[in-house]
Amino acid sequence: MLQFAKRLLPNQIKITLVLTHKIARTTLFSSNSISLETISDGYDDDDGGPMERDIKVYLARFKEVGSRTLKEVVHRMRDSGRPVDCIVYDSFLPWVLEVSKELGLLAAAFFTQSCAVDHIYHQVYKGDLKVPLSGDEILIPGLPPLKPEDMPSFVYVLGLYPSLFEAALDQFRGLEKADWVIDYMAKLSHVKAIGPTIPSMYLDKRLPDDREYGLSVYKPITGACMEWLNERQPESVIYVSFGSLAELGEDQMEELAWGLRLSNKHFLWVVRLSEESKLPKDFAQVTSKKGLIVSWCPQLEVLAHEAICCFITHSGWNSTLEALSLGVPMVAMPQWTDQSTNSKFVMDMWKMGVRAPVDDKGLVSREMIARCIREVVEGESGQEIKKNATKWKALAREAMSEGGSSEKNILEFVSSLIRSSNSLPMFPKENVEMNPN
Ligand SMILES: O=c1ccn([C@@H]2O[C@H](COP(=O)(O)OP(=O)(O)O[C@H]3O[C@H](CO)[C@@H](O)[C@H](O)[C@H]3O)[C@@H](O)[C@H]2O)c(=O)[nH]1
Repeated sequence: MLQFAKRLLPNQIKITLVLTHKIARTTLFSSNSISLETISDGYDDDDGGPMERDIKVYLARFKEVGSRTLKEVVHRMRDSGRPVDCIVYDSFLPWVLEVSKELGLLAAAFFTQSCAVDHIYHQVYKGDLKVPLSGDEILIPGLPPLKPEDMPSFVYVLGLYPSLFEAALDQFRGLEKADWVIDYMAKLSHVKAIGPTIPSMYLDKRLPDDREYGLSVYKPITGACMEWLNERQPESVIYVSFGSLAELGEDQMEELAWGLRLSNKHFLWVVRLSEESKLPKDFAQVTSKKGLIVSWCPQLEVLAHEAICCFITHSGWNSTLEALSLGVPMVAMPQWTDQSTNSKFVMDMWKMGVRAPVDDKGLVSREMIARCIREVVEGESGQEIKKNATKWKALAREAMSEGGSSEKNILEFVSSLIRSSNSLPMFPKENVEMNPN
């Protein structure tokens, strides 16, 4: 979202990022050009994250308190001479659309997951895809044939997270009232594909100084990681991260640890502080010559480093887009939600990695991890995967560059936003010229 916002700034569009009080307090956000406002989710002083609470109760309270405090923010901004024209909202919070329309504002839904995943949820929402799934092969128009385990986990393991599944489907509720939908799904009439949303420095380099997102959930251990990587040979290090949410079981953690050791390659492994106790005893010491384990790293900088040859990932959408944009081959170890579908695309559509298969206990064994690493970085398969990764890197750059599909969509969004906001009854304003660059 922030990357999209940065692309609007050169067109004289002013941006305010709205976070909950709690997220604003716990993440590191910094920007000279984007202002910050905060709203309440109803749990401002609560230390437990939403996942630790009943999700359904959390989402209902967020909607109730969030709607009220968001309206207050919009009114406050108007009273202080910063009237709002349009709210670009995370599609997982469909109540923001209702708030926007009540306030007479334009609204754009921002979808944070992949086109394929959104398309699958949309099929379920419309009733065209029935759950529970039946058969071994699922055929959905516009997508390759999918096995049940290629589907988002909420669709093929029913009943595990019913409230999150409902939230995924709710993204489409009332969507016809939105003025735009920002996503990769060009098939729905007003959808605009604007990705890959990673800092310009790694793509078209046209936004000056845009090297990082400007927001981080944890503090990265930058110096130690980069110094360690600088001492490694080109294309010799496996980077391992499971993003900001996934929690591996202790047995999976153990298999992963010894799988890395078995591969005999250097590795940089992000183990969040909350996961650290699951590492096998003494593992860090035993492998200190081969590996570096950190609690968080500057992932983009790491993926762009010449020492990295492979990324073992949970296939979160941001990590997947980052690896694709930087041409890094992947070993996918999806955990839940959209990650299984992202892994399918990594392996079978883009052919820039493999999905590590699980055994009958649901674990990826240490031998399998070592085998997948070999397949991705060595021999003919490794060369083929690297060639494809390089191709996708070039295509990502092309989309964001001048004349590319995403840049065209962003400019179209800007000009239609300016046209529509000039005709809004609530907040009359002067005409603004669009920056032709
Ligand atoms: O040490 C680290 C590890 C990660 N990251 C960053 O953290 C983000 C992780 O995002 P993502 O790969 O999407 O994973 P999650 O944080 O797990 O994201 C959640 O949200 C995504 C978007 O909806 C979904 O695709 C995922 O399945 C869901 O788990 C990326 O930008 C990484 O660059 C760092 O900066 N440093």
